[in-house]
Amino acid sequence: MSNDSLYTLEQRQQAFTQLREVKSELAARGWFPATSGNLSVRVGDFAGDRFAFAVTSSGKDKSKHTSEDYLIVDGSGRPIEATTLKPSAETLIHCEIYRLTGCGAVFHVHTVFNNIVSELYAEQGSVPFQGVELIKAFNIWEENARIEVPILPNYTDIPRIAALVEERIDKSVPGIVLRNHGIYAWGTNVFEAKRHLEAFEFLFEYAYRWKALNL
Ligand SMILES: CSCCC(=O)C(=O)COP(=O)(O)O
Ligand SMILES: [Zn+2]
Repeated sequence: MSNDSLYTLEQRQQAFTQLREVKSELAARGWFPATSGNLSVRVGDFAGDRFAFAVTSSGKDKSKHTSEDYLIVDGSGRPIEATTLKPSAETLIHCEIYRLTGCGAVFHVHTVFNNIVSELYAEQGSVPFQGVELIKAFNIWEENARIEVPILPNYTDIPRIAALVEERIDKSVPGIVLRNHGIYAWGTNVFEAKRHLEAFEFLFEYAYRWKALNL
């Protein structure tokens, strides 16, 4: 075990492999334009309030694979292995999502649809969806279910955004949007986080097209 038994080297390697695979798939969709976006997956279990996760390093071209793509950070977002790599500039938001939800993976992408829809609904503070089948991807099975995806302000100061996550997060909706910036989606593992991210992106495109049709 390394780093006070938080995770094993096998878990570390597995996390890097998982990030590499999902990064490839999301990059193929064009979901990381201009080095935007970041991904993380927890390594090992929570030990009380301590945990660690693998996160993409900051400013990289996420459509490429290099030996400098990922590093391990602690629950405060600080690297816990000797490295010259910088964790994603948005790591503190990942930290808050892990801390508040106990999830296993967090994915963040910038897309045209999530940006436009966040702007369309900014004054309301959340994006509402009702009765769309893909809401079931969030394990919400009630008839004609309604959800609201919280929209947070896009401050330049990331700690200021992170400080808002706790009051805005809805535990039954595994995503938050930053206004005119992008979505964070999470899940118990990589498979579930990707399913949630895909469902949110479907819903944002749906919302955009629906609004456009009704102009
Ligand atoms: C070039 S996009 C601006 C930063 C951002 O929003 C993002 O998602 C990527 O930041 P990172 O530090 O994770 O590369
Ligand atoms: Zn971003």
